[in-house]
Amino acid sequence: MEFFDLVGIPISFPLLLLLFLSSILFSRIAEKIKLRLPPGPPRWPIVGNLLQLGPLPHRDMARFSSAYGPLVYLRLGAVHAVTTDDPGVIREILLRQDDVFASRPRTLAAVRLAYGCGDVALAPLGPHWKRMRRTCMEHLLTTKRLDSFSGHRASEVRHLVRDVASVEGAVDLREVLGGFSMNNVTRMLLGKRFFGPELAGPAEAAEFMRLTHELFSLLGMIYLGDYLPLWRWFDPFGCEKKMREVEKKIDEFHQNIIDEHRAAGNGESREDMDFVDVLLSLPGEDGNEHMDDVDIKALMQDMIAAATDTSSVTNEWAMTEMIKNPRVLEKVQEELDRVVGRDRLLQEADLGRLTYLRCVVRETFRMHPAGPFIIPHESTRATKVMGYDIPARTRVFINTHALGRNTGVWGDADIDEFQPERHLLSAEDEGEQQRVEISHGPDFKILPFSAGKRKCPGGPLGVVMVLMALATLCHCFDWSPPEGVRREEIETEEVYGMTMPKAKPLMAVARPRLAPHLYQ
Ligand code: HEM
Repeated sequence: MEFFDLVGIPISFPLLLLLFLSSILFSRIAEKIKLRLPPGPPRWPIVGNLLQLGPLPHRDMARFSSAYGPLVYLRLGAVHAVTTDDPGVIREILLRQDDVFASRPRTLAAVRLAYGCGDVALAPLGPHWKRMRRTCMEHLLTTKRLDSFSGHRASEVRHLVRDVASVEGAVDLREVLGGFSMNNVTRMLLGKRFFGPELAGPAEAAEFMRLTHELFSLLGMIYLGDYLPLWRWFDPFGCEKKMREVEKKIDEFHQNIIDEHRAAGNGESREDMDFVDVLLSLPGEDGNEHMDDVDIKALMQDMIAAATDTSSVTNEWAMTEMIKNPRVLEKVQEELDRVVGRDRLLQEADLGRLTYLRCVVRETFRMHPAGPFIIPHESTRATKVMGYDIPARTRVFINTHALGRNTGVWGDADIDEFQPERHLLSAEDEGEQQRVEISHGPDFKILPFSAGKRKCPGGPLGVVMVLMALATLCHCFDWSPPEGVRREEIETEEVYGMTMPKAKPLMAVARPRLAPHLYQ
């Protein structure tokens, strides 16, 4: 006996299909009559525009922006979405309507892998996010605390120089730059280095790195289950299973670190506290003596995820462009020789005077922003942008990759060329030649750390880590492609994810250019 016979409705499959399709049609007509949505590509029933997004969705969305204008509407399955690569629209969303757009979507990866969206970066707007962000700003990322780690950063610079100098043949720059960022972060966060000699233990380091990469890849993925609820019933590629496995392992890892810190008796206020010590010493909510372990783990995870890949991916792209463009590398080296000289290593105090290198970093962010989109925002209520209706809970994809290649912003002659001088000129125009700022300016032409309520709270530290690594590598070494590879053959294809690394790791040959004692 059939189900419909049971309920007494004589119904056939074609009739069911007809009813289903007409309900979609009616709902779309009703939506159109009610709302004046921004223009966008035609969409399919049920899946909307999902099938028009390939492995590099930022490039697909850039094409939509060129075809349909500065604000594009997309329907991703059941979800309203907009995308933009236009400075005016971005300013409207991130500054003028910051209150409306400062939330985050509750994606499955964020729920599973960020403690139920209980961290800072993926938490929806609300009192929990506010409290966690305040903890970050007032206790972890303060100028005073970050200054207290400058000794660690100087020691990591010396390790970096020795690690590169010890390689015979081509250096895997992804590996050394990844180790530099990770060690800086783990020293600050956990009080130990993971890579290089005198490390935390090779097995622990390898496991930590593997887990971190899995976390990034799952968080960056466009998971169809977030857009098509039916997909979750089948989960054909086992994504949710993978998320649960990674969630469990990462949680164990964080818990071990907390337990180790507790067992060591840390938690008392001291000058040389690492971030975990600081978090263990803070009072909890509602009069609790200590902060909840889940909140501590969520914050630890954010610091690792937000700080490591962003800076190492940026550094690898900057080195790629400098090795492809020897003219730029020479100008950076001339500046370093002038500011630092050739008989000592660079110090943090030198960074403010490296005007040309700062332009190199800005240009790197223009062409290769750390992530292709800033972390997706979500509207908390219905609003209007450029006269168009934006429904509540619309997902916002700000396409920083396309912003840097927007010919309306940068002119169309040379957007694919790496030209740091373009930032020098604009700084001169504004009479600020002394110091080139790496964050966004009032023109919103680049957006490395975003803007408004959700802007990156670690921007100043990120800039220091990027400049220190690049300045050191360029000051201490001359760089060329591996034997048999011409500069123009170094590929610049990217991979999509939460961050946007080069598809293949950068390999290059380093030749010391300073006095031998500086490499010991
Ligand atoms: C080159 C290095 C870095 C880059 C390019 C970068 C970029 C970004 C961007 C684009 C966002 C998204 C902002 C938005 O959604 O509007 C973000 C958020 C965030 N970043 Fe960074 N970041 C870097 C380094 C760091 C560091 C060193 C830390 C901390 C140690 C950090 C902590 C965070 C946190 C906690 C958020 C989430 C903020 C929120 O949602 O309220 N970042 N970052």
